[in-house]
Amino acid sequence: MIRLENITKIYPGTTAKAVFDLTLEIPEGSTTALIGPSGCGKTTTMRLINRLEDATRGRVFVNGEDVTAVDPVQLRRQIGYVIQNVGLFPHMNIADNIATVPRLLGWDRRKTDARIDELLHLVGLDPAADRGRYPAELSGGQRQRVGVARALAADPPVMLMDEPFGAIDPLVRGRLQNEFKQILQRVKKTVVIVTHDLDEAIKMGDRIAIMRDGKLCQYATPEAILSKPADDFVAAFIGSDASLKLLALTPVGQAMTPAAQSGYPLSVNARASLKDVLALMLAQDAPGVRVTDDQHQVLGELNRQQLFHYQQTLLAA
Ligand SMILES: Nc1ncnc2c1ncn2[C@@H]1O[C@H](COP(=O)(O)OP(=O)(O)OP(=O)(O)O)[C@@H](O)[C@H]1O
Repeated sequence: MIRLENITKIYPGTTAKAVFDLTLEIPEGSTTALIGPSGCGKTTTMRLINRLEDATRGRVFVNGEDVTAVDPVQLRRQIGYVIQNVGLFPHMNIADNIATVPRLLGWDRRKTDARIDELLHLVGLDPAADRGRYPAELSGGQRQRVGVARALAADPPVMLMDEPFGAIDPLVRGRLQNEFKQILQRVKKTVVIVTHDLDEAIKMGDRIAIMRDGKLCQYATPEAILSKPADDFVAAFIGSDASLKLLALTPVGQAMTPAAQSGYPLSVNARASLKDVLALMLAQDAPGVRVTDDQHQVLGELNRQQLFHYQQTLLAA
């Protein structure tokens, strides 16, 4: 668990408050996305957690310990850190890059090698082929995977990710987001991810913290932010397509009427989002869909009217 208590940060030589009286609690095992306009204090907030910055006022706790009471180097070994463009060591191959922290921790060679293979596998790289390659020989997306593997190497309970997908083209970014969301669910880390991209925050975050001028405007689930923005700023920030974003968050299995059979020929998987199902219904001019499981068994059905009605209930929730 990460807890920031009434944090204010004023950088030396300045008078402006980069972060002002921020209180935020990130439950263990959950992911929080920090989002807001440029300069609102996202990166500062993240760097206060691993003590790359110290707070001017207030306290930060990581797993119950005040971070100022822990040796910073010791603290950072418990916190994986992923930044844009990764910062891999160019003169080291992939295996050596991933092994940095395990070696600092004095792991023996066999344990380190096994961990490298396990992690390359986890992030979708091929241990046999990729171990010996150098960062310059990889694509941006592959480098980012290595960056995440390196951050996970010593199995830290906390992961900080600062715009981890910012430098990657949109298509690959979408795929990496999905993969990392699954990985993070599997490894059960407490994660803070800084992003400029609301869609990324919605996709990755169990909760979203929206900041403005160093202050926290709203801290809630993506559903709550989209359906009940706390003020005009948040409403403007999420924009006019909030209802479409809500549909994108909701699986059709949640909205369908359960049934053992369906007269609709068009079939969709229960995990498909309502946004995709709506697009499909419109494209195929279908009045409704049958909803099936992975074995193509019918679980229920949903027609257009029910979908729009469900959208209203999401907005009113
Ligand atoms: N080292 C520093 N010295 C002085 N001021 C700083 C320093 N780092 C950041 N700031 C200021 O603190 C404020 C918050 O910066 P921060 O980088 O946390 O914002 P951000 O929300 O992450 O921005 P961006 O989205 O552009 O990366 C800004 O006004 C910035 O200019």
